Amino acid sequence: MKFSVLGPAGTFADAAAKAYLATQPDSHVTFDYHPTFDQVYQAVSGDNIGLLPLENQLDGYVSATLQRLQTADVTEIGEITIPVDFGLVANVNQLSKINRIYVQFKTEGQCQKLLSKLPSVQIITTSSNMVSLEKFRSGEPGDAAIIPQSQLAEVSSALKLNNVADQLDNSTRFIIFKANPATAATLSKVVLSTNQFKAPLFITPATNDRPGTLYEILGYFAKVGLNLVTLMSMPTKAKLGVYSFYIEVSGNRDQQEEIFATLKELASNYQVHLLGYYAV
Ligand SMILES: O=C(O)C(=O)C[C@]1(C(=O)O)C=C[C@@H](O)C=C1
Repeated sequence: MKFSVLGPAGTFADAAAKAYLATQPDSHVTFDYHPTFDQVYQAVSGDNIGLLPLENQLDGYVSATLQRLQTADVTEIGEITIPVDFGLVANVNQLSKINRIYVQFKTEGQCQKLLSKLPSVQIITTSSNMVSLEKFRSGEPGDAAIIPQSQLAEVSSALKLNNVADQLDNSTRFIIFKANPATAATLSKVVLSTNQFKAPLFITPATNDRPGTLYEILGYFAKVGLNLVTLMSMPTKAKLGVYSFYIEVSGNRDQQEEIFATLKELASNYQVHLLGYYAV
C-alpha cells in the first residue's frame, strides 16, 4: 500500500503518518512524498491512502484541506494529532543579519512572535517545512528558515534557535483518507475498533437567508444526543454569502444507528456530503 504525504521526508505530515501507522495492525506501506498538498491529494487512488493537515492549535483550520474536502469524493478513515514545534536556522550569526527567511504557509501563523522581531526580513512562503530547509541549504548568505525542531540537530548553520513556535504547547491534527466516495450505505456497516467514533461532513442548505437554518440543522443532532465537536462555515463559491457548514459529530459505538438515521433525515432537507465514520 502507498501512503502519500507532504515531503520531503521529515515534515510534520511525515511524522504524523508514522504515528498513525504505529496505531494500525501490520500495515505495510511505501511512503510517497510530494512537495505540495495538491499533489498529495491527487496522488491517492485505489487502495492507497493519503494524509493532510486539518487543524492547528495556534493557527486554526487548514483552509486548503477543507476546501478540497468540501467537494472531494474521498473517505476519511482516521485522524492523528501530533505535537508541533519549530527551530530557526540561519547562515549568519545574528538575527539582525538575516535578509530572507523561508517559512511554510501554515508555519507562519504559528511563529508570529519570532517573525515580529524580523520586520524588515523578506518572508519567502513555501509549501512544506522540509522545502524551507532545502531552499535554505541551497540559498545565499543572509538566508534563514523555520524548520521542524526535530531537524535542528541535522543542520550545520551559523545560528540556531530552539522552540520558536509562539508557545510550547502546540499540535496539529491530520486526517487519513482513501480515494473512494464515503457512502452511508457502506459506512453504517463499519465495525469500530474503539468505543468512540467521529463523523465529518458538510451540510449545505438550499438557502441560508432564513431565520433559524443553522439552529434547525443543529437540532437534528441535539435531539438524539450526538455531540458536535466542530462547526465551521465555508463559502460554497457559488455566490457571495452562500455558505455550507463543516461539522464533525462524535459519539460512542452505541449511537451508530442514531448517527446514520440522523444523516438520512438531514439528507431529505439539505445537501449532505458525508466524509467518513471512523474510530477515534
Ligand atoms: O510542512 C510540514 O512539515 C507539514 O507537515 C505541513 C504543516 C501544515 O501545513 O499544517 C503541518 C503541521 C504544521 O502545523 C505546519 C505545517
